[in-house]
Amino acid sequence: MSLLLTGISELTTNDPARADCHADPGDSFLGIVRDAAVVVSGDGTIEWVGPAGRAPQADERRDLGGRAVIPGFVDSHSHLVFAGDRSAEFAARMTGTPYDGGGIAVSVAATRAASDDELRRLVAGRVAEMRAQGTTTVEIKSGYGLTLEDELRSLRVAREVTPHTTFLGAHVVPREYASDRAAYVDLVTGPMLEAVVADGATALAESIDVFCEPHSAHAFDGDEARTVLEAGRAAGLALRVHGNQLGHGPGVQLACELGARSVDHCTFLGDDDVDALAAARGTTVATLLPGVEFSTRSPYPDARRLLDAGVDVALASDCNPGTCYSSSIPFAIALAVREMGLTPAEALHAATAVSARSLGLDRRVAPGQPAELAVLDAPTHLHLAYRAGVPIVRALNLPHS
Ligand SMILES: N=CN[C@@H](CCC(=O)O)C(=O)O
Ligand SMILES: [Zn+2]
Repeated sequence: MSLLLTGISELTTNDPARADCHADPGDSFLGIVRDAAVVVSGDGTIEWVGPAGRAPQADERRDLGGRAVIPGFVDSHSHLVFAGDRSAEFAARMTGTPYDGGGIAVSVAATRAASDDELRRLVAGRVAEMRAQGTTTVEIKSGYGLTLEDELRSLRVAREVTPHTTFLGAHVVPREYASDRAAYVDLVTGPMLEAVVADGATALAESIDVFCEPHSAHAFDGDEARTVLEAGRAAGLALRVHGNQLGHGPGVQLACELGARSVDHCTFLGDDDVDALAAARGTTVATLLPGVEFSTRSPYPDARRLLDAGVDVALASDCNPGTCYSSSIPFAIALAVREMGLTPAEALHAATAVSARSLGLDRRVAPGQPAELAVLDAPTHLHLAYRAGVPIVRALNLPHS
């Protein structure tokens, strides 16, 4: 059964070739079609995209009443598998306590103590919360287990809701290894990694990540991070890095050198980091997570400087219990526009097309692509930032979803 979606005031396709003749040259990368229609097949694949006046017949028809439709958000950085509550840590930060990664141990203890069913319930609730705000694809990291068994079960729980899972055994050095960090790096790069990729095609993770942060006593320095990433790459995983979050450090350079798909945070960058990211365009995406700067009272990264240098810039939520317990991509977009110098069009592109690329995905609204769409109770994408805090966007539920 095919479905014709009509009444679309503005369709963002992320396909510049589709931009209609009235398109603003400043946002042609969004491939906007006004007064558009989309035909979706019964299996959830897009069959046709174009102006409503030229739409073909379909078995059913749904009128969206003059709303804007965008590609569903791709949240390429989240830590949804955790139990426990760290709201007091947030409150302390609001009155000046700095973030140093130490609170991760609190979530590790609560996550280890939770049952599989409890973790499943918590993750399902967080994914539903994301969908209700327009996110249709999510990457989920492990990293609050930090034992072989707890990392594996975190990845199994994540795998039940997304194929985009990331092994983050190298989140922090757990307390029981504090006096022997090398032994923990050996565990992550040896038995843990072997178990994660044990079944080849059905590996529990598609990527490996490391919190590379010399400014935190809990996280990993450049040499340790290189060891983790090289082991992950040898095991066939794509690479992701938490880098340059708390201060200048080696994370960005390492990610670019090793061909990581993404280096995330990028809050503190030197000219050499910006140059490396620009040179790595097409391979390594700089994923900015402004909810973290909001929730840790940190300076925002200079996204304008990155875009002007030619860097691929993505936006994601980093939903996690410590630095940002917000699953809202519209919130990240509003912050990026208000605080980081992105235009509303650049922010939408960053949270869809570019974040998709960092997961190896194509997120254009085009024939043959999955119909992962979101609808706005508004006529244009500008309202995403303009109506900050108002729940105007949700994933579009189609018969197959
Ligand atoms: N920086 C490392 N990891 C998370 C925070 C984890 C936590 O504090 O629980 C982040 O992306 O900010
Ligand atoms: Zn993170």
